[in-house]
Amino acid sequence: MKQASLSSISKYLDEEATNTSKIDSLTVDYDEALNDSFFGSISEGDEQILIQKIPIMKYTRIGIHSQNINPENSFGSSSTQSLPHEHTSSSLSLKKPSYDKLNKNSIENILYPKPSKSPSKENIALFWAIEKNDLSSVINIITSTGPKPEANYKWEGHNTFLHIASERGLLKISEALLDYLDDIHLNARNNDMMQPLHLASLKGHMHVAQLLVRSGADLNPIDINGNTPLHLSCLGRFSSLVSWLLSRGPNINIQNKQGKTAEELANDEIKAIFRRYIRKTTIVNGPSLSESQKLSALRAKVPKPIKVSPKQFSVLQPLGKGSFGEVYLVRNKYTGILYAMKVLDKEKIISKNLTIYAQTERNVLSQINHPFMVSLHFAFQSNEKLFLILDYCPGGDLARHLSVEKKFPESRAKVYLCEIILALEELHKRDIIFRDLKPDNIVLDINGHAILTDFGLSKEGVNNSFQAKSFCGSIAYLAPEVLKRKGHGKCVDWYLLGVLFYEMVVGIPPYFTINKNELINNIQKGRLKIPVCLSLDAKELIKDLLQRDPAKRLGALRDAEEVKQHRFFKGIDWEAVERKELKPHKIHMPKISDNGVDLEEMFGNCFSGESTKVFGWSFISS
Ligand SMILES: Nc1ncnc2c1ncn2[C@@H]1O[C@H](COP(=O)(O)OP(=O)(O)OP(=O)(O)O)[C@@H](O)[C@H]1O
Repeated sequence: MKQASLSSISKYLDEEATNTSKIDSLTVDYDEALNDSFFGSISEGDEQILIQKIPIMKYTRIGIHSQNINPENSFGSSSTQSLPHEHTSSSLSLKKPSYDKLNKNSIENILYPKPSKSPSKENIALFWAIEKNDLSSVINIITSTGPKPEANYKWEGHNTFLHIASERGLLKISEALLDYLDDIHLNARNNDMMQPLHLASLKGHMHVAQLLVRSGADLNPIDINGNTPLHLSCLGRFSSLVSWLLSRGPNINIQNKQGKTAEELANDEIKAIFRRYIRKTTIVNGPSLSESQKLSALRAKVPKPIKVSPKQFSVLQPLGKGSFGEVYLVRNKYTGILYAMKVLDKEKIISKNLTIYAQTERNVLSQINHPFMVSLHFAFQSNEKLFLILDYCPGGDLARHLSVEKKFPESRAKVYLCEIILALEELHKRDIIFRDLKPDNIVLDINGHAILTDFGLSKEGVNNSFQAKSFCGSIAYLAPEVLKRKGHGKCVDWYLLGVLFYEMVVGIPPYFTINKNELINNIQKGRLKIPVCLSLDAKELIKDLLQRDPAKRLGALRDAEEVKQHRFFKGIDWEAVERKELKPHKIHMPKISDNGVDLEEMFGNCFSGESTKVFGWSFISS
């Protein structure tokens, strides 16, 4: 190592590295500087801070060695302790934490395996792949059949790979680490007691923070200064992140070591977000709990397992069957909560190249939180199956109700239509076409409200393997433009809404005949027959929605807004619909058996690496 003047490099140092309170000297390793893995160091008093090159002549401090502390046991803080927007020079002087070492060591020893003395070749390779934000190398390294990197290896400052990726805001890499490193600790702590979520929040990396929380990261951990991720995002003035964290229901009363809650660290803009959040939760939850009530509620909380896996569920009964798998009623053994579990056959999905559909829809639904769309809570996989754990809708699907009741009165159908229109509106806003609207994909919740359930596997070309029995039923739900195979847009959903409405009030789909070719011909050219007994507005709505030319169809110009303004819906308060205030038809709830079979017994245990892993599948909603 040679001494170099700081000025020779300072122009390349990034904000963090330059914001040191006192830099005594700079040491540069010129050999390393020749290649990409350049390390230099600067001295700050008795501490030596490592500086690392990040893409193209920028340098950042990645950690700190106190010269008289054994690096293995080093309690120096990492660069991540610096708080954006808190740039007093002293805030960046990296103080040694004051908490009891013994205590922390004992906690670490219980929770995490001791880090190996020196990093293995695989650990180093993974470190550099992450540093270079090289996703394909990361995936190669962690999926290699040879020796694997240690998922929770602790680098300088006790930062794990996930800490590093989270701090840098590397979304895809963080996702890959979570997906492929089975025993990864989402809530690992570094020397500052910071978890990856702290670091993502500190740096305002919203998507990484969302990924971590959705993958099961604790929402309220405190770091060495008593700060939660919410405190850190308030300090950083990251208003969207604060807003999002608040939507997950964190504990906003936690005080840091200076006795400040997150809100007290916020600026005016963020304080306003807190006020809106508090108003909303007070309305939803009623008067707030006393401190002691809050504490006992917190204590009573079931501890959240680190990873959700088949182990936690028992299968109670089948609920339905789709083209690619079955849906079962399952119970989470820890919480007692009932869910619908969709099991997809990996081999079928992979062999038909449908993984991308499954994943895209999983990603979309993992972000959607809508009153009339089923929510995805967890996704995991075993060697043979992909599992989606969804809201359980005990009212059954509309196809089953129609097969028993034949048809519904217009008033009952209207409630379902209003609710489905709002669900489609939400999907269209996100540029998603549902394409598979049919009675089988609409389930009823405990109060009888209509909920869309399907993950879009039945997209064009996917559903060619119709079983003979359901063949015509499925064809009846094909729009003319889909049959022509000349491409289709959002309007296809409005056509299918017309088919659904027709079937609900007439008892069979429009143009229906049991002859497949005749049915296809009818959809394209046949005369639309509407029973005279329907109301004028209903007949009008059917005609407008079943318009063959998508450009002339209701909804073609202004999408859902146009459909909502149709005369049939006159007097509907759409905000009340969204608040689930329409009175749906009452449903008899099924009896649920108490006896279940362990999910693992039925479908095999967690993914063991013996088959193809579907990347990016795992998901935990908070
Ligand atoms: N969340 C749920 N709650 C209760 N029952 C459900 C739920 N989701 C699905 N079902 C039942 O399972 C059946 C099949 O589900 P789903 O339509 O999602 O499967 P699928 O494989 O996507 O089918 P396809 O692709 O053929 O439409 C539904 O018709 C319904 O009866």
